[in-house]
Amino acid sequence: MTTAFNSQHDNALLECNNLSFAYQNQSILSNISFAISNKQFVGLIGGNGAGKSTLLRCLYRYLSPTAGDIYFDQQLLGAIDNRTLAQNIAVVVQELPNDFNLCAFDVVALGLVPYSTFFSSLSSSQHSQIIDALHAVGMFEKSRQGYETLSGGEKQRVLIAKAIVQQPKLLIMDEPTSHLDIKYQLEIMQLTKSLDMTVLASFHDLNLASAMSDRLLLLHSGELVANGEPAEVITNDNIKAYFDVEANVVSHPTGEHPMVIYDYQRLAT
Ligand SMILES: Nc1ncnc2c1ncn2[C@@H]1O[C@H](COP(=O)(O)OP(=O)(O)OP(=O)(O)O)[C@@H](O)[C@H]1O
Repeated sequence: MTTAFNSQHDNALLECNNLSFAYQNQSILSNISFAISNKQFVGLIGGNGAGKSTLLRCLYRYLSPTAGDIYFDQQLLGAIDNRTLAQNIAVVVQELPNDFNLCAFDVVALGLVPYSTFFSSLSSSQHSQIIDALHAVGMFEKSRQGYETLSGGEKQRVLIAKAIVQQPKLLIMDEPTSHLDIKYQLEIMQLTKSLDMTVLASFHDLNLASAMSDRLLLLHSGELVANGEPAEVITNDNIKAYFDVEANVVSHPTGEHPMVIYDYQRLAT
């Protein structure tokens, strides 16, 4: 394995080449290859157990792939030092380890200061940045509340505020809207899109994924079975084959992306 860039995609910020992952002998991801260009918003979709979280965990280096290479910003992911990685990749996941009993404000502050200097004082401009980000996600009122005591949706909004101040090159989100009511789903997604970052986010809501994403990756049983624009991936055949339901894909009334209308009476036959 070499740390030299061996890309097949010149302007890729993130690239996976033949990535596989297994727990003991149980294969979870097989031979996954794709590239994400700078500033793209990419949605990751697939049924329960398809491997979405596992793939994302490999990409933010929580798990090590069993085979294959991941390149971030033209460097082998495994060769990037922890501090550089933490500055460049932000992660919004359901559960964040909270060993320090942090309040919402502190968690957002972690986006600005390395952990080692966390307890030194923030400059007044850093303080303002944090307050602005908490306002942007509607969490200013709860900024002194313990992170662990926040609701699932509130935690997700705080982690997005952290990403806003951190300004990473890549934002990885695992089901970022799963705990959000519809207003916050739309607000947080619009906010995320306005950040001018490269985003890779997993979704269960195919209509939200379709509306937000420039491109979609569709996983099924640990394999990447489709990779393209929403109209190429959200098709009647793919919904039936990979989600096991009957649906009719139409064009959203705005005409800009496909929309799935489910047949609530029938599973796929
Ligand atoms: N620690 C583990 N040991 C063994 N198998 C695991 C472990 N963690 C996850 N798996 C298995 O890996 C597969 C992929 O899980 P993963 O969480 O990546 O799927 P997912 O697409 O994110 O699913 P969901 O939509 O249900 O959240 C599942 O079959 C799961 O049971």
